Amino acid sequence: MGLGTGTRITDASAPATAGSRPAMTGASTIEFSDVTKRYPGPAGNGAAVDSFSAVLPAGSITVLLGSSGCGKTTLLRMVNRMVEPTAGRILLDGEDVQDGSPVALRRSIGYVMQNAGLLPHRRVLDNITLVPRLNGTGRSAARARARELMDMLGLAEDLADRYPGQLSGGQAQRVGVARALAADPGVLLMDEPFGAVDPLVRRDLQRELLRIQGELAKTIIFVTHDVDEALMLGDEIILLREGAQIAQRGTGAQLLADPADDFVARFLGLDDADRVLRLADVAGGRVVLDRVGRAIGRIDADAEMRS
Ligand SMILES: Nc1ncnc2c1ncn2[C@@H]1O[C@H](COP(=O)(O)OP(=O)(O)OP(=O)(O)O)[C@@H](O)[C@H]1O
Repeated sequence: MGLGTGTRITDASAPATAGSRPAMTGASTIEFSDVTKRYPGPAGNGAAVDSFSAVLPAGSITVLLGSSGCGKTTLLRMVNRMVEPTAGRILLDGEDVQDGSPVALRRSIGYVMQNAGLLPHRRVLDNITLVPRLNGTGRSAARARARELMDMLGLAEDLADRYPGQLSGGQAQRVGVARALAADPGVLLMDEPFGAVDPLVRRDLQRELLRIQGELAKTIIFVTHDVDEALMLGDEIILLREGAQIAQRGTGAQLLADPADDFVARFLGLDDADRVLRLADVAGGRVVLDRVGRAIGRIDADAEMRS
């Protein structure tokens, strides 16, 4: 569909990243082909996911945005086979995720969930090294990499020996991200990972994620129902209705500038006098303004031209 990566609406206070995308480190293209999931239940229940198809480019962040119950988590969990589809196929670099064992698949894909999902009886460092160790990485190499990741995520060294219960919510989420990255997966699945932390910490975590992605260039699927988060993080946003029907797919700038219908406009808050987002041209690019004219994000001009 001719969309460039890197077209996200970036934090207005952050340095521009246009044209500075790094080489990919084994990131995979993800293809959903006519994927349907019907959970068992009373006949007549609609499908949680109904014939969803999309190709997600390697090395980019795709945000699945939509209201509660529209099928975001189900879509995400079918990638690592925590949920099995009723029909359709999901391909990673052309290979069907159904070929091979689900355990091996899960160890090759990073997964971050809302409450970090850390093992409570294992120290931080052991949580991070768990999957690499299961994959056969030696103890000292796994620990060295874990310390690198802690550093990358702004986690102080002395947190390594703490238990998850001794961490703040923001620290726990950082550990969750470090753990998901530890086995150097090509794909990172993030299910409302920053939903449970306060807005300031959430902003920090979003910035950290973009910075890390600038270095690692994973293929990330990021689930959220928060429009601002989607605009900030998504190279591309897929806005979903019930049954994971695609209401619109595009860069944040495209959705804001040209919403496909009333549902999209309402979801983005474009019809809401209390929460109007709009675009403005400024020297060096375009910014997204909130209702009081405060710049909440900047549109990557180079990437916009590529799109
Ligand atoms: N294990 C299950 N058994 C039966 N129905 C389920 C199951 N898991 C999810 N569903 C249903 O499937 C639909 C999609 O759920 P899903 O969790 O994928 O949505 P979501 O968009 O991630 O929602 P949220 O933002 O609230 O997490 C919902 O109607 C939900 O009730």
